[in-house]
Amino acid sequence: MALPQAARQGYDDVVLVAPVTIPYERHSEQTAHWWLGAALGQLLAQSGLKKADVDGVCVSSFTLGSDTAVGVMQHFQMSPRWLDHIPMGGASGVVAMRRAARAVQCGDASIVACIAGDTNHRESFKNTVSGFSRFSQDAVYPYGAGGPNASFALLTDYYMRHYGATREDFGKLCVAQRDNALRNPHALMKKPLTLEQYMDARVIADPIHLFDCVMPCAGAEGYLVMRREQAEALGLPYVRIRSTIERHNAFPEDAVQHRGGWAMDKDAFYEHGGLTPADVDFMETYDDYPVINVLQFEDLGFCAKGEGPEFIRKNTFTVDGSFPFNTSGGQLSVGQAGAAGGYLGLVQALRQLTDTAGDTQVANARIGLVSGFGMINYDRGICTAAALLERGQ
Ligand SMILES: CC(=O)SCCNC(=O)CCNC(=O)[C@H](O)C(C)(C)COP(=O)(O)OP(=O)(O)OC[C@H]1O[C@@H](n2cnc3c(N)ncnc32)[C@H](O)[C@@H]1OP(=O)(O)O
Repeated sequence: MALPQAARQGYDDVVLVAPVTIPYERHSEQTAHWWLGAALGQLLAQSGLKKADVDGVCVSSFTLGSDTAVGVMQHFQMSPRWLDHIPMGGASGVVAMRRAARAVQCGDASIVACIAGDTNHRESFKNTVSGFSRFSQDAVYPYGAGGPNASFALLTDYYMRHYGATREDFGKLCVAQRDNALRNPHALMKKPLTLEQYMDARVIADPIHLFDCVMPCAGAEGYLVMRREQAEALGLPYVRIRSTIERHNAFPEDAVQHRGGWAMDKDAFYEHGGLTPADVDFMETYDDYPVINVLQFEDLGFCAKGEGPEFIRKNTFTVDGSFPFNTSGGQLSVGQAGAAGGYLGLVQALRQLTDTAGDTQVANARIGLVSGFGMINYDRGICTAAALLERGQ
């Protein structure tokens, strides 16, 4: 019998402010430290705070080499009283927020800078993949596994066979995201994408073709966590946290991944927030491949398992259409700046909920859902997370 769980507390008056993005570059000779430092600098500029005011820092990066968040603090000449390093890839944005929010709520820190950034030298991504984990080195590389594209080809193929999704369904999502990206000056992909171009693209790992894949790049994202009174004193628009979840290594018995940890936690997630999927005005998912978007629609309750293809056919997913989705263009059209890809959706949601999303602004957005998915251990993704966020004022 499962042990009883303590009731989860709300996040009270802990709020999120100052979404920042350091414009992405396809390749960069700068270090990850430089990208993270640029994000911190932008957070200070946007909030009017001094570096010494920030007494907590949370860092995510894949390309720090042998450094961790600890080494980064020496580079930044900071002495925070609270420090965390979240190595959870696509789930890092939401998980960092959860950790930082509790630290602020408990008084262990007053202002936490959550930053994620990665560089992209010519060989960076290859190096990250080659030493990724013990599991990959022992269990899949000896059999010739070639990295995430091959793993997600397996997941995509399984999903298509079992649930009747077509390439056109996935293409519709990628085309909609590109439409959204054309409104976002930070997106690296600046040309429109048609369904025909999507269908005709070169094969990467069948059934995955070029526009099903993210493009590795360099970049950084960040936001601040503080108390509401502090945000008000600084004159910063803020966002409230209604509910969050995280889960690791869910459903290990599934031979091929067709659901993520969100499915285990969905009911508690909405109950804790006092909300339902119908209350959500826009959704920002972790979109390393379009099939993962579909798992998030299903596992977070927007349609039943297997009804993802029908859900895609019914909606437009554009900023001003039905079910506004990945409104920045997502990683598929903005680029994947390593661990910053795990922050992209959260930072964009903060823009939406503080009316600073520019041309990507969703009209009357009040509640946003952000979901994360990280650490593809070469047969499946291990970490999942999600947050329900609400406009502050
Ligand atoms: C949990 C997770 O997030 S798992 C996912 C982790 N991330 C990944 O695995 C990265 C996936 N992406 C890739 O592996 C690569 O981008 C690939 C294999 C799809 C393409 O790589 P390559 O074939 O080496 O292409 P290359 O980098 O040489 O670029 C060639 C052209 O394609 C374009 N291109 C490269 N990748 C992409 C992409 N993913 N989408 C669209 N265009 C792309 C480039 O801009 C370039 O165009 P240009 O010549 O006009 O500048």
